[in-house]
Parts: sequence; C-alpha cells; structure tokens
Amino acid sequence: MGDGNTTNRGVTTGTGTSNNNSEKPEWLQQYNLIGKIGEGTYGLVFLARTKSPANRGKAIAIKKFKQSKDGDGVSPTAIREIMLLREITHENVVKLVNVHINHADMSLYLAFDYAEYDLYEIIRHHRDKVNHTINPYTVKSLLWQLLNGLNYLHSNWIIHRDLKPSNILVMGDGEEPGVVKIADFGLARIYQAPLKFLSENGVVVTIWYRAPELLLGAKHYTSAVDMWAVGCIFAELLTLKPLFQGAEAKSSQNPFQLDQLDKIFKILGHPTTEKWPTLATLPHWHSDLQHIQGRKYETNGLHSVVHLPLKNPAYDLLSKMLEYDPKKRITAAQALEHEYFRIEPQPGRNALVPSQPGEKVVNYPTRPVDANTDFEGTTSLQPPQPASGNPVPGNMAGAHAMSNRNVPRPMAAVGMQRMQPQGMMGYNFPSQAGAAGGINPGGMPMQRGMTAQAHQQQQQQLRRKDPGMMQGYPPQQKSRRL
Ligand SMILES: Nc1ncnc2c1ncn2[C@@H]1O[C@H](COP(=O)(O)OP(=O)(O)OP(=O)(O)O)[C@@H](O)[C@H]1O
Repeated sequence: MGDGNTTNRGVTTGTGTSNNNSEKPEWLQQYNLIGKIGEGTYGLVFLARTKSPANRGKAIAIKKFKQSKDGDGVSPTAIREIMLLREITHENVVKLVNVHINHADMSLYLAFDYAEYDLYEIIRHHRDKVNHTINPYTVKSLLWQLLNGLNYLHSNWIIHRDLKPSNILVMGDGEEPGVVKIADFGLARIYQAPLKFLSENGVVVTIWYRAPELLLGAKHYTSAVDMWAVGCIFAELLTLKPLFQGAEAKSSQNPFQLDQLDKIFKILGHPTTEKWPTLATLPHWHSDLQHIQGRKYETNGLHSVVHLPLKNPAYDLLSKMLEYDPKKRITAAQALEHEYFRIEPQPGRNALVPSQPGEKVVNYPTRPVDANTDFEGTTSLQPPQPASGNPVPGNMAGAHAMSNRNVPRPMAAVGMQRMQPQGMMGYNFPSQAGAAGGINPGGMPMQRGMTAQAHQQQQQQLRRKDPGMMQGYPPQQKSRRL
C-alpha cells in the first residue's frame, strides 16, 4: 500500500505521507479513526475501527507514543522488544495486534484489541455514582483474572512494573463480557519507567502502586514488584480508595517517594531487618529515610483501612501480597491457589454481573471519545517528510535508522524463547468445593451458577464441536507452580 511497507514480522512502516492530500500516514487508512480515548504518560490512546472485510468494524485501541523532548524516536531495541510482545497470547492479557512506525518522525503506534472499561473507571463509578462497594463476586473475579494474566506474564519472564487500575482493562458487551485484560505490559521498560518519577512532559507518574524495594532504590528487582501492585489494587477494589496515597507534589523536605514510603509505614508499620534481611542494603535505606525512620506509628495494619469480617481470608491473601520482603511476597501462581478463591462466591469469567440473584446490575459508563482530536492535532509530530532515497528494505530497516538511545537489555530476549503456548500456564477457575483437587478438570472455566454436571456436559459438547478450543484450558499442572 502506497509508501507503507508491511514487513514479514508484521511491522508496518511508512513515511507519513499518503497518495492523497490527507496527511494521515498510509497505514492509518486501514482504520476508521473515531477519536481520542485517553492520555497517559507516554502516549495518547485512540479508538479506531478496522476497515478490512474480514474484521470490519472491530474496535481497536491505537496507542501513539509521544516523542521525547530531544526528538528521539524509539530505539531499535525497543522495537525488537515490542515485536516480541506480539507473541504474547493469553485470555487475560490485551492482544497487541499491530505495530506501526511512522518513518517521517520515527513515531510508534501500537494497535491493541479494544476494551470498554478499566479498573480506574469501575472503581471511580462505584465511589462517585453507585455509592456502594463493588460486589464480592466481581472483586474476586477481577482479582482472579488479573492474577491469571500476571502468572502467564511472569512465567514468560515479563515483569509489568507499572500495574495500576487504569492498566487493567475489562471487556464490555461482546464476545468476552467482563473478561480482564492486562494492558501496557513490557512497555515500562522501553521508557525506563518506573524508575523515573517524572515523565518527559513533566507529568508525575503515579507511584501509589510501587513496591517498597523500588521506592528504596533497588537496582535489581523481580516479579514481586507486580504482586505489591496487585495487593494495592485488591485493597482499592475492596475500599474504593487508593491504599497508599502518597503526595503527588514534590517538596524539598519530602520528595514523593519518601512520602509514599511514609504512607505505607503508617498502615503496615515500619519494615525491620529481622523481617526483611536485605533491607539495609537498599540504596535509600540509610540516607533518605533517616527522617521518617524515627517516626513511630501505632498501627492496626490492614484492618484499619480494609473493613471486612476478621476471619475473611481476603486479609490473609492481601497481607501476603503486601509482604515487605519481596522474597517472602506471595507469587501470582501461589495466590491463584489461595483459600480466598475457594470459598463462596467463586470467581467467574464474566466479572461484571451481580453477586446475588436479584441484585442490581451496575451499568458502567462507556469510555468518552473525543472525536475532535486526531493523531496530528495532538502531538509533536513533524510535518511528514518524503521518504529518503533508500527504500525501506522490509523488516526492521526503519527501526535501525532510528536513534541509538540506550534501553536496557531486551527483557524478552531470554524469556520469550521460553514462552508457553496460550493457556499452558492458565489455571482453571476453582471449581465448586468437592470437585477433584478443587480445580476444574480442564476445558472452559465453569460459568457462574452452573452445576458441576452441567459444566461437564458443556465440556463434552465443546470437545466434540471443536477439540482445539479446549487447548487453552488444560488441567492444572502442579509441577508448574512457581
Ligand atoms: N486496549 C485498550 N482499550 C481501551 N482503552 C485502553 C486500551 N489501552 C489503554 N486504554 C485506556 O487509555 C487510557 C490511557 O492509557 P495509557 O496506558 O496511555 O495511560 P495510563 O495507564 O493512564 O497512564 P501511563 O501512561 O502513565 O501508564 C487509559 O484510560 C486506558 O484505560
């Protein structure tokens, strides 16, 4: 198509020019751009619909990455990492469907499957409009699916590093209603977040979900940082308030990572080297923390902020996610097996349905779309340049012409080769109490309200209809526990 080249790895490159007087990049013409739906630290997100006959009208979210102030594009390493992200396929991880590079300015556009809701909006709607907590079934189903997707990412050596409610999407009506999709995974590394506290445009990056080891300057960290974030999100789903809401403004006495730590200590108490032996080796422990180490907080722990019956296993799971020592923090695989998921209400696939028969369905607002904003009008895009003399010889040629801005070692280089096929690491929803091993015997997850017998019949029917369809949900493999 025109000046765009679709490479053999699925990257579309183009000059940004087109064969008509529109200034839209050529590749964009495969979409109907509907408008802007959001803006994050690193980019703008647009809603578009595909024009191709096979998938006509399918909603796609296109994320345009902002140019950095020094005009750098995205480095070749970053592009390679992103290409590897296309291999990620899991029901609870948003699908990256296309990667587009605009040659004129080396800007990058990622096209994802579109999800109608995100946890930020769901929580906000409950707090401001419904005036009521989220029902226990919904909380549990959202959390279970989040852990399921995260377990898959961690099993493939991908650490998200920037989990927060706005990155946890939920599908609206359609083929997968109420299904959770983790977004923005693997991208934090490309822009070297979350170690930065300010984004390129000076916007403060939210650090409310950031693990204490990161706040204390750890250079080496593990997937445990994501589990801390999940703990914060779990508490927020239960209370509708951010758990550790550090200051967003910086002052000389109280840089925001210190304030964030202070908020954590206020609820969980101070960490100690007895409980967290490597604490004293973290860069900021001695220097920066002196003036808050002296403070003594009387704390009742999580009970002071999360009000549930005392014996609720939610406390146990939550406190294991918010363990100070990352080595002792619960893993996603372990969390999926926690008692909380075995007691009623059991988690299910459609998270956004009522807990009890007769309970009102919550109608979440759909995403507002700003139809007046398009790619060009919102960014530092340079006017499109004609292609240079050299044709793009396919594949990553465009990427290599870009800036050599260093980004860390490709995160995926090792892990992706070991990537599991879809669902290999996928746990089944816990079955009704009493089923063998407490785990569905394989196949589709049990739907809410379905008896074990009906579920078994559904499995058999599906197997007869489409044997391949069952492959995403193998029986749980105990040996794969982390
Ligand atoms: N695939 C998608 N489908 C629908 N909405 C999406 C999709 N991906 C992102 N969004 C929405 O677009 C908005 C901006 O997302 P983005 O990831 O750029 O920023 P953020 O998560 O708010 O902040 P940050 O960039 O700091 O992570 C959010 O409301 C997010 O829920």
